[in-house]
Amino acid sequence: MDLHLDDIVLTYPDGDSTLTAVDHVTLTVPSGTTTALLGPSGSGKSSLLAVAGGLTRPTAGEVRIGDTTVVTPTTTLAEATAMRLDRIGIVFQQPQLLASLTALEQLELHEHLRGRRAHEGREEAESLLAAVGLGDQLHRRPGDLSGGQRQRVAIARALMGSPQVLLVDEPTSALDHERGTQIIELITGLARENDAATLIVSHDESTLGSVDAMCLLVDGSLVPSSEPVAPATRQGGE
Ligand SMILES: Nc1ncnc2c1ncn2[C@@H]1O[C@H](COP(=O)(O)OP(=O)(O)OP(=O)(O)O)[C@@H](O)[C@H]1O
Repeated sequence: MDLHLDDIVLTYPDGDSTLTAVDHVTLTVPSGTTTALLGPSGSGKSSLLAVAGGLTRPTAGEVRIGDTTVVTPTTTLAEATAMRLDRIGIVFQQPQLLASLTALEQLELHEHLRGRRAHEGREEAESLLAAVGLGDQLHRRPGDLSGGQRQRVAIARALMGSPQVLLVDEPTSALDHERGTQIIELITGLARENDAATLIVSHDESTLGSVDAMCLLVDGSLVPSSEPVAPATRQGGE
């Protein structure tokens, strides 16, 4: 199902006035495709991603998945949490893994939080860890994995339960160019296979050759000429 951000506004209190972090953004990410959201520091990328994932309520506008409205200015915390567990996978800038759990257990814990018994998700967890190239590292803890491998565990965890939407915040900031490019290629491939509408926040355009579209956010607004365009490296291809 497609992800729709409809006329999203997000303001934060700023002394006696307000700061507009997201300013009337409208964006659609089609199912099975990946859109990268670029922009300078402070342009509102993480704020927009937080609204898309129901982590922050918008001041105005709404988020829809397919025909279903999932986030509005009046969505409650409980509604947003239930919606997120049901429909959305999130990969944060830092993998946010628990030091004492193995790669497999990180994914099983996620299933437990979604209300399933841990072992019910074991087969899916093993298959996702294999899909991210960690089929032989199932029983390793984060301390025994590289930065890129930890980020792969976080990506596999976000895909548990086949979410309709995958949101990814700066997944490559701790990685070198080659590993960063590989992680983005992995995400775009998995988004396609899993039919997930995927939005990736990034600073680094050079790693984004495999994404389907790119948007530029400046001062909270989408720059009109950048509204989803295919990345330069793929123009004329395929
Ligand atoms: N919780 C908050 N309270 C007040 N202002 C905030 C809050 N979070 C973000 N802001 C402000 O909103 C604006 C957008 O911030 P945001 O983190 O979304 O930008 P960004 O593009 O993700 O930046 P970066 O690339 O540095 O992570 C900035 O001016 C920031 O200072």
